[in-house]
Amino acid sequence: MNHKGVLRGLLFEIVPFIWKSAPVRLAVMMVIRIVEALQPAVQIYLTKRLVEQAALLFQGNKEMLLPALTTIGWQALFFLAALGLRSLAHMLLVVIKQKAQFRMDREIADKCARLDYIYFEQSEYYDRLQRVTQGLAYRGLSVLDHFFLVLQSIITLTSLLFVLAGFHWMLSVGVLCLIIPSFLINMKLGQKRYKQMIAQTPSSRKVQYLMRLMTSRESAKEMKLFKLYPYIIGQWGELYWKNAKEKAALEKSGQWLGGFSETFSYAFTALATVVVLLISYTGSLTIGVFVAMIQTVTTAKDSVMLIAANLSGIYENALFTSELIQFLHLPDKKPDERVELQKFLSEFHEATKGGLEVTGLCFTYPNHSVPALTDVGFHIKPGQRVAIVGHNGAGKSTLAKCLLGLYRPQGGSVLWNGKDISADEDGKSISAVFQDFMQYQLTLKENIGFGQISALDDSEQLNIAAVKTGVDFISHSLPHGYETLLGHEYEGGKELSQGQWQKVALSRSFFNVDAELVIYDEPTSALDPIAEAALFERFSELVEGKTSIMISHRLGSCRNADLILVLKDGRLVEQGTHAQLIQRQGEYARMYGAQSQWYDMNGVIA
Ligand SMILES: Nc1ncnc2c1ncn2[C@@H]1O[C@H](COP(=O)(O)OP(=O)(O)OP(=O)(O)O)[C@@H](O)[C@H]1O
Repeated sequence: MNHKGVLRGLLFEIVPFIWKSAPVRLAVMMVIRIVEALQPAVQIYLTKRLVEQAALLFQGNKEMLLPALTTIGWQALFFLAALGLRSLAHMLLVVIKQKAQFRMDREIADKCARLDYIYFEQSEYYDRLQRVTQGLAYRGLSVLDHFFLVLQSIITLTSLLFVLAGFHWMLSVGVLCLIIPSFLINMKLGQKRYKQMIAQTPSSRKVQYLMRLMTSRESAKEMKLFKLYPYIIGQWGELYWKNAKEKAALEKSGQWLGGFSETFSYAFTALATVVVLLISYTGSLTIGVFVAMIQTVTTAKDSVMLIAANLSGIYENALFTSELIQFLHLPDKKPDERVELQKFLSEFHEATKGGLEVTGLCFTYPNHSVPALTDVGFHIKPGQRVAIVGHNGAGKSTLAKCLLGLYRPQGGSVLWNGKDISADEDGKSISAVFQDFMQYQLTLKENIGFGQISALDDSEQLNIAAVKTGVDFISHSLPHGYETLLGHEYEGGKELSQGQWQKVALSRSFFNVDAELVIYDEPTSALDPIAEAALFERFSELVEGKTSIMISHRLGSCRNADLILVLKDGRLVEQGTHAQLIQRQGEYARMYGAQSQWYDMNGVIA
């Protein structure tokens, strides 16, 4: 992103965003910072007065004692007031940051909800998400800190510049010039840090992944069994130090440049002190004015350095935050825009058939050249029970995700009762059980109720869904029934077996009583043969009145389907009933023949 883009993002996105998070508190903060900013000038004035009063006192003027003590009293008062304001500002900033952080995280979560599912399949997305969630939001908030410090320093500096200009205008100009090298150096460093972060994101993510492999429960068994720790530790260490060394090198060059800018500012202060000293030497200045001038030069120099550092801090953080802005600007999920085509297909098919109408479906994963699905077309009538079969990698799960509207096909269409399937925004009419179903580390009730969130508290519906898969038996053995926390991640959680988790996932799909279309992707892979046979036996009854699509490698379980779709290399190569496909002696018959030794006459595992 160029400078203009960064500035635009800062002014029109980041600042309004933070402002809207806590406008009243921010306004109060600004007032406090302005008052605080005037404090150095007041202190310098009081010091000058005190030194002059002390000088007169030392010359024997005893009447100056009371005014001098009064000045000390004022100094103490200002110190205490400044302290109080600082504490108040600190507390305000804590709350402002909490509010802004909440708003930012909320925006990120909302964005994830609105994004197309396909983003979640891409590594670029994860790189960006990592940058957004780890520290970028915090960086957006540090713009606040920098902004207030700049504001404060500018006010302080302005008041001091007036004092300096009254002495000699060259001093004011000289102080202002100090800003240039410091700002440029810090800005350059900020740009370099940003580029480094972008370049290191994939390897930082890998470092975290390798660490997770070594510490998570899921990977521990294989890590131990295959004695993988030394190998993974080696890889992790190598990557860790590669990143760390690059960072250290950048910081080292930053220190050199920072040293240069510090030396430059020190040289200026020394020069200014000599000038003030020489002028004082001629006898035209009182000691009080001399001390005040030296203090003014030093404080003004510090303010200038602070402004430079914080301006470049704002720039650097705005640069980093531009990633967050880009993330929030990713296009939202939209219904298929090929309106004319949709309209035509919709009118044509609604009049004739209804159900699920798939036409010329083509889908290729991002960054892949080989299509996962090519020209797939079929029609499923309402209420039909359909099976999709095929070898590993044939495209079954991809097809399921297209049918669910999770993937947007590059070609063709998926219409459910005449409407684009992705238009089912509230997800009421469609349900699914995925191959890699979720195991929510939440209560059993939530694990089932998430199938239809609007009915989460309907205990009768919950019980019916649980009975269908035998989860009611599982709930009886749990200490708090449906309210028991599941999983091992949190204290008190009860872990289930894989098969039990799968039954819960099945119950989740049955919980959605309004679902008209249900897609099951390998729904029984973790079930024991008895549970699987029982489920298949009751399957027709369980999906009664719904259109169901089952993806399965166990062809015996597909025999009773009304329609079997056979996929091969992303193409629909055959479709028909079991008897028709056997008679055809094609792909399905070959696959069935290879498995038939495992089945008895009824297609049940022998
Ligand atoms: N997220 C993804 N990104 C890129 N390519 C993918 C992704 N998921 C699957 N593929 C590719 O798409 C093709 C079809 O995969 P898919 O998972 O749909 O097959 P499948 O028939 O369900 O296989 P299986 O029976 O093993 O589950 C495969 O070549 C696979 O490598």
